[in-house]
Amino acid sequence: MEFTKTPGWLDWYADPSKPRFQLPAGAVDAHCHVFGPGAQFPFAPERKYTPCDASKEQLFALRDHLGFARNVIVQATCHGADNSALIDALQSSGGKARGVVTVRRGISNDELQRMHAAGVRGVRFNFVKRLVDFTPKDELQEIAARIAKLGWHVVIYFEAADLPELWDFFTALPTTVVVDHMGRPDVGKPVDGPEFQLFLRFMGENANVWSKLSCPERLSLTGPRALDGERNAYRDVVPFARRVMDEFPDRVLWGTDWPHPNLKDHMPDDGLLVDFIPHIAPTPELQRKLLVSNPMRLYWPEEC
Ligand SMILES: O=C(O)c1cc(C(=O)O)oc(=O)c1
Repeated sequence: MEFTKTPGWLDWYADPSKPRFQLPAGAVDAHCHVFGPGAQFPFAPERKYTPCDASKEQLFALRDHLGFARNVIVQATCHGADNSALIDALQSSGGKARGVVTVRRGISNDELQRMHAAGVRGVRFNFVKRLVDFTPKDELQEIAARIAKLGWHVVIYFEAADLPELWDFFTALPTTVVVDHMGRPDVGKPVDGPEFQLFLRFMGENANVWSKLSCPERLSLTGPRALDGERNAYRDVVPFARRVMDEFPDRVLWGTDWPHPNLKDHMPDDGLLVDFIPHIAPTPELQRKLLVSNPMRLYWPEEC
């Protein structure tokens, strides 16, 4: 099948620099995606965007180039609930990738078991309206109860402004809950303002809630961009990520978000994005938690 990219689509950065920051041994890129390739793994009819291809080979090459040891591949919404590209990537990774899928309530127990054997350890619930159609809460609750039995967790993606109305649903989930991209704070607002304080309270009051300190390139309003050798990028995001890192060092993860779906302003150099990490995790101990021990506990507990 032939696909035409969404107009204005930005392709991933083809020739990333080598990070100056040396990742600790065993570092996990805990949020990345594969797109297709569309000719082999068609994009879903219900998708809200059509991306460029971003194959498993290209993802694994980036992993090695940046110095990561492992990946957590998260189902991208352009593939809907067809997880074939993701499962194929997990099965080709030689055990170096685990996955987070999107499923509907009709999924069979056998299919869940097959996914588990391939390395799936979570499901993603998405509440970002530009990315997905609404799924009834009772369907999500049913899925959460089923995957809890497998020891999986729930990854949630939402905008900061929607946290109040989603609070009761989130706090009733029976699993570990991992928030994508810090719940997308508006970094133009103060870190001590009511919106981000609510997010910190969400984590503070619920010991099962974790957060990815990812996507400064998505959240930043004033940059500078991770391009042209800039090793001190996205300074306006740093206080937000630092606060979560400082308060909850044992419940944070980091990921590149490669291949960076739906960026509108620029595509970051992934090598320079890795150089962002020491600004939010300034000590070797915090870096080890963020990049190694926390993701290993969640995704490869049998090795811990
Ligand atoms: O903000 C986004 O556009 C976005 C989209 C997706 C996806 O389409 O799955 O995943 C992400 O992590 C972020």
